[in-house]
Amino acid sequence: MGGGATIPARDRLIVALDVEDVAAARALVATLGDAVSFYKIGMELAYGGGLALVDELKGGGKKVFVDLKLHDIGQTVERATRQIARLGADFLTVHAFPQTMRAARQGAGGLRLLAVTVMTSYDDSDLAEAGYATSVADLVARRAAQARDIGIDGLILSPQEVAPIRALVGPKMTLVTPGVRPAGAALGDQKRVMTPAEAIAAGADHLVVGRPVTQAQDKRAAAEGIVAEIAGARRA
Ligand SMILES: O=c1ccn([C@@H]2O[C@H](COP(=O)(O)O)[C@@H](O)[C@H]2O)c(=O)[nH]1
Repeated sequence: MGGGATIPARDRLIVALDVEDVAAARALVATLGDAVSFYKIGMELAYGGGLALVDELKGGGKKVFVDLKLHDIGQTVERATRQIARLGADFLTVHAFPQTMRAARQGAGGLRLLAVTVMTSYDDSDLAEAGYATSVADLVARRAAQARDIGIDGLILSPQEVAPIRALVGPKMTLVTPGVRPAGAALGDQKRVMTPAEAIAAGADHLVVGRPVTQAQDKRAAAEGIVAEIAGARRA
């Protein structure tokens, strides 16, 4: 799952299980079948009891990414990370603040950590509104370099930053991009987006896709279409 060209196309797609409870998640996983090998459990499902699914999905041969975006005082982040590591997931997200990342590193053991740089629903004006006197591009780069130096395994960033950040952090960090929309799909609240083929061509390792699959009329066909687009993309 590192930053390499050897990952099968199917394993590059991570479907966000953004549903309200375990029953809905199980139904979605059953519908998608072998079209999807990698799932993300985020806040909505986790707060609906979904962390119990980590073990179940892993037992079914799937890879699992726990997207809780931890951010708290150091002791809390370290101890929460240690608890999540016991679940057996493949990845956990934490916000890319140095204190937070160092604490998570202490608690992670073998759990791989992804640092969330700047949410893909933000643009420069959102950062300005929040009091940051910097552009998205510069803040992503600053946080990516800090994550690399702290020993974080990978980054969450938009596909638009993948090429410059790959050049900055080198080949080892895993670059995971939400903000992915097949051509013509609704953007929803995402602001920094690319298509699956563009994201892969830029050098992304994994693409997180939620609504374009979970809200599609034919969910399995939507997932298969994205995997086919990934397979056909020319990697950087
Ligand atoms: O910067 C970020 C970090 C995480 N996400 C998560 O990815 C999915 C995207 O869902 P879509 O329906 O494809 O927009 C969702 O679970 C987010 O919590 C992100 O979008 N951006």
